[in-house]
Amino acid sequence: MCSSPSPDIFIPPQWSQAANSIVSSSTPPITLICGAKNCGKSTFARYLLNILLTRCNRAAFLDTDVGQPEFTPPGFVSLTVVQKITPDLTIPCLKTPERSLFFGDVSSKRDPSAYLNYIHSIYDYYQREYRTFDKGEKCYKIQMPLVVNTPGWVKGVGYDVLVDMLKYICPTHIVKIGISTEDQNLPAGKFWLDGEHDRSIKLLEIYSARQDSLNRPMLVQKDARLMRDLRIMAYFRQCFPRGSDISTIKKLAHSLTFQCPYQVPIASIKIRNGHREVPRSEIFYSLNASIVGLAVESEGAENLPWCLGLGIVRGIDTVKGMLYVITPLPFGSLKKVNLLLQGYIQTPSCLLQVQGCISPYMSTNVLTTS
Ligand SMILES: Nc1ncnc2c1ncn2[C@@H]1O[C@H](COP(=O)(O)OP(=O)(O)OP(=O)(O)O)[C@@H](O)[C@H]1O
Repeated sequence: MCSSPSPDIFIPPQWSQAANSIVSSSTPPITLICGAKNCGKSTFARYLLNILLTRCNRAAFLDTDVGQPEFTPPGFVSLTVVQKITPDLTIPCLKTPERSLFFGDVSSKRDPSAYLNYIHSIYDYYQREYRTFDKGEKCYKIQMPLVVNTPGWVKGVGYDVLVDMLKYICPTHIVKIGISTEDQNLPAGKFWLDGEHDRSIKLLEIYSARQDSLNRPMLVQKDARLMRDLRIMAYFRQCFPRGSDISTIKKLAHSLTFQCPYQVPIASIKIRNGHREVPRSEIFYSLNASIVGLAVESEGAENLPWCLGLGIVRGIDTVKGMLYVITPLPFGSLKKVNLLLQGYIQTPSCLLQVQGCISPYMSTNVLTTS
């Protein structure tokens, strides 16, 4: 198996030493990666996953970065079990998570406590499924290593959110990535431990691998909005078989417009907006042309609904009582969906403009009300 990084990715000795010290830990490590925006958290996480996979068959990845998740479109908090090495460390690739929750926003800013609730819930799932070790039973679960990627919002409330995450997860290793602009970095040392000292936690402080002309670690700007749009488009590209001739955004927009949508009886599902109250009379107007989470509500008020994927609401016929939804989810999965979750994930504007159609999702005839 090969774990050598892609040619464009530079792995400094500090990075490989940190990764090697994590994989040689005596218990399967739980590693949390943190640092300022764009410092290289995701790149290090991909590299670490690859190194872990050279030692064990599977590793779990908890993604808390709702703005730019690794394996899902934006808006999700998810747990993915990874079995294959990622050959190209420069780009994220879509994978089907084992469990995901649709937070529905690209930052925790609007609702930090709900966001933390989602993270606690999905981390509890990991603990239940992959950390339980009962020698008394004939068949016990193997403890799976975990990599936790975090958002780059590390100031103000973003800092408090990160501290909460660290206290709840109690990782065995924390990788803190620094950049040369000191005031954007996290505080030195084990900043989340209020005074007490825990020797069992290993803190690895490394620097961003990107450097300026003076060899100082630097921050690389990404166009976050464009990256998000590309992720959403890559997700909906999965509506079409591999090998289909959909090589441009124009072709994708056109194909989605002409894609036969699923019909979902309105009576069979609940519609919920995770972040705000929508007046009953406005629900269908707010839903039309929007991206929704396709979720399964579980019993018990404390259980958050697992989300199976995303859909675009293509049209609504209130006379027939039907919603028309485009999604790459297979019919078998869609049949389980009993909840549509609205959020703030926007349909990329380039998908709303299709040659030969006037705003396909917005035209007057897509919301039949009489
Ligand atoms: N070791 C490296 N070698 C080459 N390029 C790198 C390296 N580390 C990061 N980069 C580049 O820098 C940019 C930011 O990296 P990355 O996405 O990993 O940062 P991040 O901290 O996860 O960002 P965010 O805070 O937005 O989640 C990317 O374009 C990435 O390819």
